[in-house]
Amino acid sequence: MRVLVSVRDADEARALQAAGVDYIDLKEPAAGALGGLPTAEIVRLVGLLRAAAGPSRGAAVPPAPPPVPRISATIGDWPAQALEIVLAQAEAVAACGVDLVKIGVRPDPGPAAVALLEALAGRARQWQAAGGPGLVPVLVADAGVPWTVLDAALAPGRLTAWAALMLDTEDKRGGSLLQRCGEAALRETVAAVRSAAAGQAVPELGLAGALGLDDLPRLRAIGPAYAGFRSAVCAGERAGPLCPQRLRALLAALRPAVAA
Ligand SMILES: O=C[C@H](O)COP(=O)(O)O
Repeated sequence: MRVLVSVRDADEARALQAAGVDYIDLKEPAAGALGGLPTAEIVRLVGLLRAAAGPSRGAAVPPAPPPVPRISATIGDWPAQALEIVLAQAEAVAACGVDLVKIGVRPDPGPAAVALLEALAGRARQWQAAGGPGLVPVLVADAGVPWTVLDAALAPGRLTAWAALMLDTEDKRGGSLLQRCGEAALRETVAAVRSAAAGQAVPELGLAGALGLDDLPRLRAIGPAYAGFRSAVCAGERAGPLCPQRLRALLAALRPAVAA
């Protein structure tokens, strides 16, 4: 199980890169679950991370560069009906040089959520053809696994459009994803993604939503490709600064699973 951690600035991003986090997720946690950073800041952070991962110049014995993480960024929290805004924001973030663009899909109203997925699948295919970033629908699961939206995302015509899929929560104070969805439903979600992908490339499934260290044993049993965190690596509110000790504790607890 790989790990994604959300960060808002250069210090936090460098700390994740030095620690070898698999996915560095650029967002503004104070602006909501998928709060977006200004695009100029995303460009700056991507440049810093890529430069740090490249070969060092001028050193007789260059130190090993930090590993190259995958960089994702969010586009802000939007309702499913705001299709044109979502697509415009998605294009703006896609042009920032990130590997993955994460886009929230709220389950209500259902027809708007499905229409959004259809439009996103079209956009994702254009990006694939142009060698652009991967698109990651983030299905909002505050009220449990959104089965109708998940089925729509896994429909044969859409499945291969996605670089990955995520489940996440918007309201971080109402319990973790595990509490809201239940372990059995999350196992079913993992199985649904695998079975929909039979014979095709499987989009990676990531789980997030106020997950904590205590959730790791159950997460490992559920078996997503990766798990995402912000609240667990902050000493206080997730909108506050990242806490290096908490980051270290999370990674130490995850490493046996990463190595497995
Ligand atoms: O994308 C992952 C999220 O930023 C996780 O945040 P959270 O742990 O506060 O739910």
